[in-house]
Amino acid sequence: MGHPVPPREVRRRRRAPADQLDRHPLGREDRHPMSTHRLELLPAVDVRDGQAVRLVHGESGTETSYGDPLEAALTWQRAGAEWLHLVDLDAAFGTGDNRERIAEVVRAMDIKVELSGGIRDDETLAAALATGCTRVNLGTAALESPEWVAKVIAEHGDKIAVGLDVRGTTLRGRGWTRDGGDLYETLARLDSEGCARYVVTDIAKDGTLQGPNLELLRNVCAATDRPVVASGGVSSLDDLRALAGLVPEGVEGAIVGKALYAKAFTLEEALEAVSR
Ligand SMILES: O=C(O)c1ccccc1N[C@@H]1O[C@H](COP(=O)(O)O)[C@@H](O)[C@H]1O
Repeated sequence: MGHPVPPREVRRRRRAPADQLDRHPLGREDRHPMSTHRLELLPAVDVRDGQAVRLVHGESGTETSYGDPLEAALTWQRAGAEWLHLVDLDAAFGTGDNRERIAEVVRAMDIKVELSGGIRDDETLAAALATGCTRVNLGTAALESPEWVAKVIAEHGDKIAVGLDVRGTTLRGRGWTRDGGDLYETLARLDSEGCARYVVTDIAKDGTLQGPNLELLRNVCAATDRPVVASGGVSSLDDLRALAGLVPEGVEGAIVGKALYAKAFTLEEALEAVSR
């Protein structure tokens, strides 16, 4: 099946950076300052009902439980993780929250934490930042409250990332249950507002161990000069090597969930695979 064609304006902008990179006054590597770096890995801990869980396609009711989220996070930290991707799934779905557990996990971490789920207004943002996390990841708010998101990007800079959770090229919010507009139009708006980075999830791949959507990631990287964290589908060390191959295009990191919990490989093996 063919992929939806992005609007003409987006196609023009997506081609231009790739064509012009070698002529860019700063050169290819300064445009993507991380491009000489190795791929960052962010093991995921998603919390629902106080438990670490993995979902399939992000669908409520598909949970497999992996026990205590603090234990999971400490396991990834002990294995050498530099980042933790921590999600309050109840807050994302609107079925409550796991604030205390989440704050406990962040407090216990010596590593950087990217925190997401239910951060949609001043109160939830303040609570998230008060945990001491390194940055937050906004999903629904970027679709439903664009003015508020522009304001917090201006106030907090690179402590704010935006999660672009997509089916095809349509963004999804509210626990990935509602359409929220076009990926490339939203990306252009957020770029113009100074958004520091994007976490791009292909919902069709998430939790499926089917491999990441490399084409989507390439297209997003061509449409923005901001770093992209890839999410969804990682199943093997080869998938991680393929994502590492996209670092020069702007992929900065990869979130790894199900593959680690299903023991497809260890985090130590994953870190080793992307270190060369
Ligand atoms: O991570 C998931 O599996 C997931 C599944 C369903 C909904 C959200 C999910 N994850 C994270 O939640 C934020 C969005 O939360 P919100 O819309 O800002 O409340 C998204 O960035 C994902 O990281």
